[in-house]
Amino acid sequence: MSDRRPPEAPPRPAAGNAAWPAARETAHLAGRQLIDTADEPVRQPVGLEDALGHVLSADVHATNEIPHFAASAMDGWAVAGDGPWQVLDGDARTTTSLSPGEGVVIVTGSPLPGGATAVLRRERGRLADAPRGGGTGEARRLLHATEPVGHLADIRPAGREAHAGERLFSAGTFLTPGHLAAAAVAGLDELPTLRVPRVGLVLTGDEVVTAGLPGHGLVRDAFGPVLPAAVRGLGGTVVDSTRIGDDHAATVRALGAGGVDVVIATGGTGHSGADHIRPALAELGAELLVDQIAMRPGHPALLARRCDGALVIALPGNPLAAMAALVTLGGPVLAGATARSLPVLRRARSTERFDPLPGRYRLVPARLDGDESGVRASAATHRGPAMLRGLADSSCFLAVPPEGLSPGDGVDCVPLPWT
Ligand SMILES: Nc1nc2c(c(=O)[nH]1)N[C@H]1C(S)=C(S)[C@@H](COP(=O)(O)OP(=O)(O)OC[C@H]3O[C@@H](n4cnc5c(N)ncnc54)[C@H](O)[C@@H]3O)O[C@H]1N2
Ligand code: MOO
Repeated sequence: MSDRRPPEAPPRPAAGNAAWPAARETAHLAGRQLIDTADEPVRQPVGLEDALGHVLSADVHATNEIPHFAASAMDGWAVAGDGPWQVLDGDARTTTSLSPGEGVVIVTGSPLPGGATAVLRRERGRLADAPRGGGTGEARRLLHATEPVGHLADIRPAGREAHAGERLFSAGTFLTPGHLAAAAVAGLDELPTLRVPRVGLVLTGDEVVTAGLPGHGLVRDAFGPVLPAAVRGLGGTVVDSTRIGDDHAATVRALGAGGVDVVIATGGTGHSGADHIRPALAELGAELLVDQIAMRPGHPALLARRCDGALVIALPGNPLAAMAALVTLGGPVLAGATARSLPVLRRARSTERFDPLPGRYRLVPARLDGDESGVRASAATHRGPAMLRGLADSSCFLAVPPEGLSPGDGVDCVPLPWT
């Protein structure tokens, strides 16, 4: 997606201090334009073992019946007709067909011999010696059912899960381990996917250290350990990570580096002499699509488009503020860049009261759980902009609207990228 043509219909920038819902929509549209203006192919087949987190570029169909043969669903005996049954020597693997009144040992998953009309579970069968004299020589023992056996009982018929040609998954599906397992069972080796957007991280700050207990005035980096996983969860992949101090020239170089579709920067979004994101974007000639968001925390966040079309998401340095800005801008950008719709917000009932905060959304880390009245959202404690304890125990951000909430009110929840 590098060296893009200038987009023909760039997203209308959200106004300075964009409303939270408008910032999400602008970010989603900007992400979508990464696909629409890409020069390189964005559709590619990917082997199953590499497909986790990719998005399907086309529908996927079953090429065969699933399962493709009729099999036993239980350990026991394959039987034909009504009992009692004469039990044949060997097992279902060595028996091609049964006649009415015959049975043979079978294990779960084995193909059924021809003529089998049911499977009798081990625990529901009783063996007795067959009367001597009149047998065929093959029949050794008589099998009785201890309870009635229905026609086709415990048989997994061919095609029960899917018929050949049936659609299994739709274009736009975000591939989880469950999809990969189902694709493997369907006998597929590759899946058609969209190329995963390449993300470059730019972590700023003279005071940031990456190991051990930070000294006085220093902080331990909160972003390096989490952003790659968070980006993956949102549908991108981190291909590059650069650490820079509070330096203008270094910021210009890092924000302008090629080979990526999206840059995610942390820190330096403010207006002090130590904050270089805004001047660097200006020097790069980048267009600001979102210039601050009317939200708390995270309001200094920015979304910009470079002259080559790549997007820059600038997250504030305060760690919780950065995560709130990431789900607001990063989730929608990466959804758009993989042809998915704007991430769906979950509804829950707030357990807490929030006073009005005119003009601003609040993003509050919260835990979701359920009771008979539905999904409940309990806001975390320790939720200041520079704190992370509350987030660690949470599964979403509540998007508290400017008018506030009473306990029991419905509220939109933004899932965390790793839930
Ligand atoms: N006069 C004003 N000051 C501030 C305002 C304002 O409106 N007027 N806004 C505040 C808000 S809100 C935020 S958020 C921050 C934004 O700060 P920056 O994006 O410029 O970030 P820094 O100044 O570089 O750092 C802020 C804070 O975050 C810590 N930080 C930075 N990187 C990391 C990291 N990798 N891991 C952990 N913590 C990090 C940094 O040490 C600072 O404590 O500005 C407010 N100020
Ligand atoms: O984005 Mo700032 O909190 O609002 O820390």
